Amino acid sequence: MSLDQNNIIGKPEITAPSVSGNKYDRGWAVVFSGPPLRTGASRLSAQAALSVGAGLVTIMGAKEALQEQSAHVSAIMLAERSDDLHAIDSRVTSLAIGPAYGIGERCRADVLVLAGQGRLMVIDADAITAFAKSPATLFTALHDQIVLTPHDGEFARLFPDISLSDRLHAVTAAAQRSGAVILLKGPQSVIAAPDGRIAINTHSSPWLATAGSGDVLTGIICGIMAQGVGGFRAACCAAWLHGDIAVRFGAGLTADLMVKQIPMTLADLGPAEQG
Ligand SMILES: NC(=O)C1=CN([C@@H]2O[C@H](COP(=O)(O)OP(=O)(O)OC[C@H]3O[C@@H](n4cnc5c(N)ncnc54)[C@H](OP(=O)(O)O)[C@@H]3O)[C@@H](O)[C@H]2O)[C@@H](O)CC1
Ligand SMILES: Nc1ncnc2c1ncn2[C@@H]1O[C@H](COP(=O)(O)OP(=O)(O)O)[C@@H](O)[C@H]1O
Repeated sequence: MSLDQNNIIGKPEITAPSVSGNKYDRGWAVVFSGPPLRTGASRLSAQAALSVGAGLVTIMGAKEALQEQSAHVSAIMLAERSDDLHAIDSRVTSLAIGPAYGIGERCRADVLVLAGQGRLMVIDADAITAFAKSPATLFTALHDQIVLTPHDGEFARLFPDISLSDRLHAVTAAAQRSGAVILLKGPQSVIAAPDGRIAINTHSSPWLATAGSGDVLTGIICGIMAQGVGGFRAACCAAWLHGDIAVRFGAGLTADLMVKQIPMTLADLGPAEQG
């Protein structure tokens, strides 16, 4: 990934899998499922994480939700969640929680336990909204390898006093306050890290504004992170790739189709560096 003098994100480079590597060397992403009848959003994230190159992807959730998930996925693994999320396999390299997860106490408790594990992680959608009344509680658990991906409404729930009239300033302030990377979604998404780095993605298209699009973005970030890329860089690369899908596809794009386009977008990035 490169940034020009205006901090605009350029085409990312990809790293090819190591010749002698196995799937674990490509990283393992875990995506948390929503409850029955709300499983589609996490499935989009998981499918995107796998397509963008994570070696393994597991959807973790309650048994009833997994029964629904199992009717739709094959390459993605399913694992019933235990009450103790500390027990997640130590080989898991990235986590994603939030898409259609539900916004109750369970969500808050799960996010806090997962964030405390120090892994690369994406917090999106309901996992942001769940902290609307207690953002400080969330911020105490965050670190700089966690990426939060709010749209404007979600941003206002966590940072009600930060005006979005200057989006660069708003995202910088939010990253510093929260201690996490903030990717503020929009026609030109803005990404800031707590250490002051900032980037803007202009490689985009309004065809991205379709239900589930943000869930796909979450999965792309998580899948890039799974391969060992840090939070800020993973967020920047993912924003560009997500935009590239829509720039290429144009009219008729849906979130399901975005996942199917990921291999084409990756193939056109040019020769991969050997991992
Ligand atoms: N396939 C599936 O299963 C899918 C499941 N999904 C899941 O649904 C859940 C709800 O997600 P959500 O984003 O639809 O609603 P939510 O954040 O609760 O509130 C929306 C309100 O916020 C405001 N608002 C302000 N700016 C905004 C903006 N830029 N974009 C959007 N809203 C903006 C605006 O309010 P207003 O400002 O108009 O008062 C608006 O009415 C979440 O878990 C998600 O993962 C979806 O991903 C779709 C596919
Ligand atoms: N007008 C637009 N032009 C370009 N991208 C957009 C536009 N509107 C929304 N997007 C992108 O579409 C995605 C929408 O995500 P989100 O609001 O989380 O939707 P959902 O909850 O349905 O997944 C984000 O990546 C955002 O940057």
